[in-house]
Amino acid sequence: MTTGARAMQVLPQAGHPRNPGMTLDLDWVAAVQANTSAIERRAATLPGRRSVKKDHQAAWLCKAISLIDLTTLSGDDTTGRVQRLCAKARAPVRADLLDRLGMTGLTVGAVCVYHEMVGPAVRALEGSGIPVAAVSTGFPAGLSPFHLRIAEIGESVAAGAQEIDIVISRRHVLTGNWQALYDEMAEMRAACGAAHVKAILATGELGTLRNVARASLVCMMAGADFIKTSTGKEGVNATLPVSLTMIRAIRDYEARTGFRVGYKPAGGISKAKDALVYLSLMRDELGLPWCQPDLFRFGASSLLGDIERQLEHHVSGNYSAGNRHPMG
Ligand SMILES: O=C[C@H](O)COP(=O)(O)O
Repeated sequence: MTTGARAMQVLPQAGHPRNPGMTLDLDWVAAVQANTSAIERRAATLPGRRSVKKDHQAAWLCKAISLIDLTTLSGDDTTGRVQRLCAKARAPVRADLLDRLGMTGLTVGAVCVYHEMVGPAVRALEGSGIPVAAVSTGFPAGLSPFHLRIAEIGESVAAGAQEIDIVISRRHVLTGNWQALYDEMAEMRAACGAAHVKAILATGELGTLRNVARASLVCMMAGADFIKTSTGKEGVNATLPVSLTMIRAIRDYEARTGFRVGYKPAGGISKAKDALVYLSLMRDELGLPWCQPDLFRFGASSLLGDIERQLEHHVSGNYSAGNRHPMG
């Protein structure tokens, strides 16, 4: 069986056709604006609007777990750490807690690693149905020679990665070179083959929300399956104003083309209450289809531990120490 065929079988079944992309429409790109003060005002109201409580809250927290790309992206990653992370991905919540919640079969959405760790992660997750996502294309800066960035995608797919998180060249956005961004993204998408591609915009380095909106649109036009905020390594990572901007770009793209693109906020999302805010934002702006793993992921290394802690509080009334919920 080829890697591509295996990827098609294992990926969560999408209830929608994959975004094929379209010809670059520079008039549409130029027409895109972002009203920063209105977006910031709306974003500021979101944390206060969270209303799910008790059993509903526990159910939404379990939903959030199923949407996590459980991530380790450290220079000191080892096979052992990745194996422990994969064990956590298979069984993200202690069995006694799950029993008391009446939940079975809960896993995270994917495990996200550097290329060198793709093989160990694929082996550790065998039979689980959990895909491995590889960060690629000279992550996090994306400044290695272009042919090497393309080759890196091919190697990660050959090693068994079913999802590829690429980084865009920020300079193409900062100089308004939309053709270059489109061409780069289209070539990366082609290199991914059957593996799904998440385009990391590194929004903390794009200067303005208008640039974020335009870069989102160009990446979707070039065939991105997901758009993702950040590598987790920028000074500013996922924020609510950036999320509103990207989510509305996804909504406009679907309205104009009929194709659904997924969203992945990443970097600095570490609290259960933040996860609930993101989910209510997705539900309000895009609807329930965007609360499923084929259209939404959290890129997070430590969110799961806090969610597990909150679930323990839900069933026992007590908070345990964070170190009782180790990740790797
Ligand atoms: O893509 C995922 C991010 O690198 C994770 O960031 P985090 O460690 O701040 O959760």
